[in-house]
Amino acid sequence: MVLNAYTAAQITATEKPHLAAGAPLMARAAHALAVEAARMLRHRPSGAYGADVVVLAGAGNNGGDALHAGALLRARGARVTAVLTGSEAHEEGLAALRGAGGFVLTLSEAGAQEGARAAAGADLIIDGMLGTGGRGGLREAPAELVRRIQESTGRNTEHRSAGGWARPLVLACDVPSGLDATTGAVAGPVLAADATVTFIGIKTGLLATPKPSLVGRIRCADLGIGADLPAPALREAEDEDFPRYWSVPVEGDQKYSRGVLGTVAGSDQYPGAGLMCVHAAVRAGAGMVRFVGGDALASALAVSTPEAVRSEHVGAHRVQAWAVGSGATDRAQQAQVEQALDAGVPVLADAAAIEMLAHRAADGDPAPAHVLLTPHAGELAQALEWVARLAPERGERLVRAAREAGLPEDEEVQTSPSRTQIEAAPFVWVRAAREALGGTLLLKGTTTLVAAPDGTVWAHRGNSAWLSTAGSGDTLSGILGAGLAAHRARVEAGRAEGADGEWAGVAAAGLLVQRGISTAAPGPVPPTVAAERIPEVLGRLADGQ
Ligand SMILES: NC(=O)C1=CN([C@@H]2O[C@H](COP(=O)(O)OP(=O)(O)OC[C@H]3O[C@@H](n4cnc5c(N)ncnc54)[C@H](O)[C@@H]3O)[C@@H](O)[C@H]2O)[C@H](O)CC1
Ligand SMILES: [K+]
Repeated sequence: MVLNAYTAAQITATEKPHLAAGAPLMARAAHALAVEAARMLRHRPSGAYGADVVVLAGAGNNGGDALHAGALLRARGARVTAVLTGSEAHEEGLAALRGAGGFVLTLSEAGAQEGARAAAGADLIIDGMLGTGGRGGLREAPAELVRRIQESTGRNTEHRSAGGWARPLVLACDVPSGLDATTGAVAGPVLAADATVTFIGIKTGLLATPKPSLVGRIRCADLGIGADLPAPALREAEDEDFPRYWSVPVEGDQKYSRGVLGTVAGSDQYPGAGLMCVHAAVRAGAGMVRFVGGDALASALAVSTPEAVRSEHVGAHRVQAWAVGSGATDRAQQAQVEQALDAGVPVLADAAAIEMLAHRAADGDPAPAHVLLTPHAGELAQALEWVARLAPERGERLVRAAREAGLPEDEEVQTSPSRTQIEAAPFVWVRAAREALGGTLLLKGTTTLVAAPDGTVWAHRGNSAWLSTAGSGDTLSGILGAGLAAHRARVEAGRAEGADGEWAGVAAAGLLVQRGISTAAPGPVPPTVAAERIPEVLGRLADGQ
């Protein structure tokens, strides 16, 4: 089932009338948190009974949830110590914990070392320092506390072993503290969680963060008011959703109704990108692949991918979509890329094509919805720099859009964002950049995001880290190009609408194929290996397995 996620503002607006009506939301949140804590402690012979639990409680309601959960665990026989990390603490929560027989340490009195010693020796830490009210990262004493816990538990490493970390387990209350609930940006130290229990709806930051390993397993407790949530700001497709978004063959299909993909990828000088793109498109089930390119590319393809057919130039034959840009380094190929962008059918635009589209956007001609741009952060920074340089007022609009999308007021942006800024807050920049460039924007990264013109954004996580190799992007171009062509063919046959948001859905489904091929077996996945795995992985997804 597609996961839906909501910004902190959407969640706050949803809970407001219920809080006004006196609904016991905090009690429900605390209960959900305590249930998950007890589940995590099940590996202990006596479960929660006798377990050492440390609650890190900040000044706000997030701390309140955690303190109440601590009181519930105390009632189940756990030894519970609260470390108060703010200048004050949630009064009722604190009273409940004290009343249940919990211990309380105040960080400002006990000091970070004492707090860290208690936390590092626990069976379970509940992180209730900051929730949706958190602004920026943890600072000063709580930041120092987390650093010390990381040092003594080894949780500061980027790598977690297959079995996760040993004791103490960490359960994040609503969001890991220091990870922005809306944008997922991480400032300062964050205690990596084994699980996050999030309330009312999943927060967008949990799915869109560039550091998904900090979040752990996500559980959502809707506190009885999930039905009141608005349309989600972010979605994430699961494998079982694939057949809904990817056009799989039906009885009576032939090569043209399956979708013909044209490619302008690779060049005589750099045939590799073209080979990988075409190779992947053929294996991803395109009805036919027609490539445009020079003689050297044609000879290489004749050997590596004899299924592909040469086309003299864009416009020589009818195709349902184009995949253009990767490795298209020479003039002749680039002129063909420009033609393909004007062909009026869906286009997968990579590398050189992204730069062309940035120039067009700066000239006041943003791409239509069926153009799918696929930059990584560096390419997007470059494209946005073009826009800001050539059309300063568009650059200003870009930064305003980023602020509206959650970029903090105190974060300085020159004329356009740097690669690092984009990498730190992809959910902010993918939406702002899509406004600036037009089209459907797929921003590649540890977490890949796809923004559609209708406001839908898709998140994608879980690719194997081995996938970050040269050529992975060309393989993805081929897969997504085949998907666009098949979908366009379906639209032509009157079996899909071709609405603005559909192309992002195709991209989200194509990313499931990419994840599948990267995780089908352990170890490296160079593009040739990845491409060989496409038919089986795609077939399994299409069959809903
Ligand atoms: N409203 C409810 O009844 C429910 C809320 N739930 C939980 O509440 C939090 C949101 O609570 P809120 O009090 O609005 O904010 P926080 O607890 O996240 O933190 C606010 C607190 O911290 C200070 N602060 C902000 N940024 C920082 C920082 N970088 N460093 C230090 N301190 C900071 C700020 O001034 C406040 O004092 C939500 O996440 C839920 O966990 C439940 O959903 C139940 C219903
Ligand atoms: K938290």
